[in-house]
Amino acid sequence: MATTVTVTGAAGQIGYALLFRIASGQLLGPDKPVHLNLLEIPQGVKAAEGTALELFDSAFPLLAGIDVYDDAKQAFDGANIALLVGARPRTKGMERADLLEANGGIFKPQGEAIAAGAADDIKVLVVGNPANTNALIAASNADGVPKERFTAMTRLDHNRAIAQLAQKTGAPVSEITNMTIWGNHSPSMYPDLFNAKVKGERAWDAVGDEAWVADEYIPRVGKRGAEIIEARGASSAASAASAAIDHVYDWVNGTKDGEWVSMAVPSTGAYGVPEGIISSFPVTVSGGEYTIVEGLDVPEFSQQRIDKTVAELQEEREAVAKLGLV
Ligand SMILES: NC(=O)C1=CN([C@@H]2O[C@H](COP(=O)(O)OP(=O)(O)OC[C@H]3O[C@@H](n4cnc5c(N)ncnc54)[C@H](O)[C@@H]3O)[C@@H](O)[C@H]2O)C=CC1
Ligand SMILES: O=C([O-])CC(=O)C(=O)O
Repeated sequence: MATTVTVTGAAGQIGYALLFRIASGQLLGPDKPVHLNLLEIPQGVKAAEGTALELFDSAFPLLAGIDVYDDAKQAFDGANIALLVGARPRTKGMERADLLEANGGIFKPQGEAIAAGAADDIKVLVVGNPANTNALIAASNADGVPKERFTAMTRLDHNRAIAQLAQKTGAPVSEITNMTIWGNHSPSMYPDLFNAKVKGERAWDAVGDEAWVADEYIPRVGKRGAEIIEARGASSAASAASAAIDHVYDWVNGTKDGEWVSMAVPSTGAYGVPEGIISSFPVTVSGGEYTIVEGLDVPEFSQQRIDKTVAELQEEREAVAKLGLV
């Protein structure tokens, strides 16, 4: 039977890069048929229908069917995987609280729709920004769905952190392992070189340059989204889609022995991160379930930065709590 994958914001730029990769089998694996449910707002439906025609024209052997909706209840009905990409972007003059409120109007009803009709094994990835807090809003409004099924995407940050480190050390990307992004998908995120490895050696030692790590590497990874917007005139799309594929593929198929990946997941209280907020951690996956990797080395350099990004997440949680969204 086909796996039902619901994608919101299907007519957006990430949607366009993502859908063809899902339909070709890269989200779940080469032998798993998928049925796509595309959700858009009414103004986006026509363009989503156009994309559906192109998906049809691609004659993907694994694409079992496509439906386009402007109603969340219908789009999430029977969903096994939900990719929540559509979000309200920040526009001129909009304060952070306005942005959180506008997104509350999207992620609250979507959480309710997931609770109402998604399959029992539903797995949710929130990509739309502010991703961690949008995931918290959806999870908080999905009565009866286990909170740990709601995750947010920091895999793009994880991949960016690997690529920058590979460039600095001259090691191939495949020799960079055990990267972790801690905290929020925002410039406050912390890419951790104490636990990452370059050809099996601690990355911090392989680099051997604290000033570069503190003053160049961490800000570069944190602000890479803005750098892409500056260069492209639009935010990252294909790399974001690629990271969403990586996130879900690993969640479904598992991580390699000895390796972990970064996912923003509800905190269990690990590493002193307050329980319940959706924060990025190192996770391993087996049998379709992830586990936060515990007991890693967190020196003062890391702790200060983790505390800062986690404090930002707590502030966002307080802001949406005031709005009655969580
Ligand atoms: N977590 C991450 O690493 C990244 C997150 N993002 C975020 O992903 C989101 C999408 O980015 P793009 O595709 O470039 O934006 P986009 O503006 O091209 O597309 C967004 C689409 O979502 C649709 N949409 C809005 N509200 C909706 C709703 N309630 N239901 C269904 N669809 C809805 C819009 O009509 C639009 O077609 C943005 O919030 C962006 O900031 C982007 C890059 C990386
Ligand atoms: O910065 C943005 O607006 C898009 C984004 O989340 C990223 O590229 O990491």
